Amino acid sequence: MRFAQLVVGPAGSGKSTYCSAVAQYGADMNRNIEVINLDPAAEHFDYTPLVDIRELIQVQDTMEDEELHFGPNGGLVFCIEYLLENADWLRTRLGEHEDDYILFDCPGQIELYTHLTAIKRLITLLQDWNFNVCSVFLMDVQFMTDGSKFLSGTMAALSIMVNLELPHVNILSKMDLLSKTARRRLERFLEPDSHAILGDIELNGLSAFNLKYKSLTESFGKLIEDYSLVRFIPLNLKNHENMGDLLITIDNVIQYGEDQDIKTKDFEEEEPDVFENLTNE
Ligand SMILES: Nc1nc2c(ncn2[C@@H]2O[C@H](COP(=O)(O)OP(=O)(O)OP(=O)(O)O)[C@@H](O)[C@H]2O)c(=O)[nH]1
Ligand SMILES: [Mg+2]
Repeated sequence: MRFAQLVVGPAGSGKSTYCSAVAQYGADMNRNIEVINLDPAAEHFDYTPLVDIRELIQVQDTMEDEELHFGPNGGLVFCIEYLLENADWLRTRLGEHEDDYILFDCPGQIELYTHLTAIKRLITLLQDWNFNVCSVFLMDVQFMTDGSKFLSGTMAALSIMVNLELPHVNILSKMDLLSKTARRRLERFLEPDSHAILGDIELNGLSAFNLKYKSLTESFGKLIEDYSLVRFIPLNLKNHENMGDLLITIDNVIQYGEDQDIKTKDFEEEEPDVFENLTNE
């Protein structure tokens, strides 16, 4: 079995920084976590990628090509399609090692995850190649600090969960940037509670739009609360304990380490009680 996190989220939500921090955290813990860059328009990231889509195709190529003549967004979708057509390239570059643990640093165009099929086809490929895949959705916490923003971020997360059909973890990134007051305010939303969210929306004054859609907003809030559909885990990359807890959560979701646990129990853990009982007989 191999393991993968598909790291997705809006532009600038901190995907590449997250990948780099998790790989570094892994290295500190003697765990080999590799990162693959799937963003054909990437200009900067801090990790050394195991595979880089830009070696296959770059967005610039599709924009400058006389026939294609794409803009940046169409170009990006084309690049991902091109990657899928050249799946053998990716497969060869990935190699095949038991227990691989790989983060896929994805592009920030949200439509790739909400309704286009390319990423879904990529997921199927990875599953065929023996990967246990989960999606990790990052949302910049600065866009989640009041009720209506939190609700819209939640709906974005929900739409991705439903579309990708993968085990899924939502993260609030950049927690280090929040003031104490903002953090306290956010805490009320973290346990899905439509009253806190709706109360906050009303507290901020109902605009004509909010007034018109108040009952729709209430229904969304209740839906999320009733079914506990979407939960966010706050993440401060600079906090080692926070990183460790998150990685344990994700490892559980993709069942990483389950075999290792069994092995440790079989071969390493001593069970003196049982043996003592035996010798006493
Ligand atoms: N303070 C703080 N800044 C962060 C954090 N994560 C990312 N940033 C900053 O946010 C900006 C965007 O981060 P990236 O990691 O490039 O975001 P991305 O989601 O990969 O962006 P795209 O690939 O363009 O979609 C950079 O300036 C980062 O330094 C964080 O945890 N804390
Ligand atoms: Mg990036």
